[in-house]
Amino acid sequence: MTAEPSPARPTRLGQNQYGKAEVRVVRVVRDGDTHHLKDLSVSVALSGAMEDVHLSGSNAAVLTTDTTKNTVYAFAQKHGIESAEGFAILLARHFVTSQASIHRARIRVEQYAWDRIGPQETGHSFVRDARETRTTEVTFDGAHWQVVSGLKDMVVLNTTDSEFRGYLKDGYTTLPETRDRVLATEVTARWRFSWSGDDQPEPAWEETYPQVRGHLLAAFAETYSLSLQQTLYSMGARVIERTPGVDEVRLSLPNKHHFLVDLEPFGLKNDNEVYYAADRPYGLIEGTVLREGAEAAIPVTD
Ligand SMILES: O=c1[nH]c(=O)c2[nH]c(=O)[nH]c2[nH]1
Repeated sequence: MTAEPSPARPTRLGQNQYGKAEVRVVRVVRDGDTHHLKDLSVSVALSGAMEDVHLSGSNAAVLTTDTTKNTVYAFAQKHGIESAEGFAILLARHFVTSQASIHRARIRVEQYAWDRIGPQETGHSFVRDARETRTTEVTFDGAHWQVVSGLKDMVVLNTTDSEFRGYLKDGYTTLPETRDRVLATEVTARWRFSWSGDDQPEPAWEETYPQVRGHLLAAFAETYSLSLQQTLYSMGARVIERTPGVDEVRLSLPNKHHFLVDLEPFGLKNDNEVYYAADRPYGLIEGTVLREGAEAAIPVTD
């Protein structure tokens, strides 16, 4: 087998990237007896002048994935982890500016939350908070930055204030209209910051996350829903309206259907009290909300 590209071979190299995925790093800051914890999974994806490694087998342009993993740990020690976004920016800048062959870095971070064990806090005891996972994706090509932060696995439910009726009906429609249903979903949200470069001060990453999370929850709770699509729009719009540094929000909302159980065979009434929480299939409602004038940049599929 030859590693040489053959002129006769009708192929060429398309998009490619490489790096270490899911580097688990836990950083402890010891402030006397009060300790602080950041728990991340970091995925590095690099691209650039990588034709040779694919076509001729020369590794001369390759910063090894092992090195990228080591860099994550070394940077956690040297720079600390103030925020997922700030840490990802440091890594992206380092990879792109330190090696001529690397033209673009994409750093994805998942952050897992830990709460202090109370009420008598030891200062060093934590319980994993399984509410949701915080995410960020930072991309840098040497000139432009893009920061898309988000969350996933945030499960929410309204026991009323949700209707669904007035939809198209054809020969296959059996769904009964409802003026009062349970509305539940597992939110995946991504929001793109307008921040695009080192000439602007970085947004307050740590403050923004709980604010955006709060807006998503408040909009879900306060919207009298005529459809999950309408709820999606209110959630995204509330984030854009109240977060000046965010231009785009993309939401993926599976409709976690709750069906009323028919209890008549047992001589029982079911006045919106007992539901079957269905697993699948589920409706999947997805959409982007943009600030007026902003261009969509968050990928529709991942
Ligand atoms: O909020 C909803 N949107 C839909 O598009 C839809 N379709 C469906 O069967 N149930 C629902 N609910």
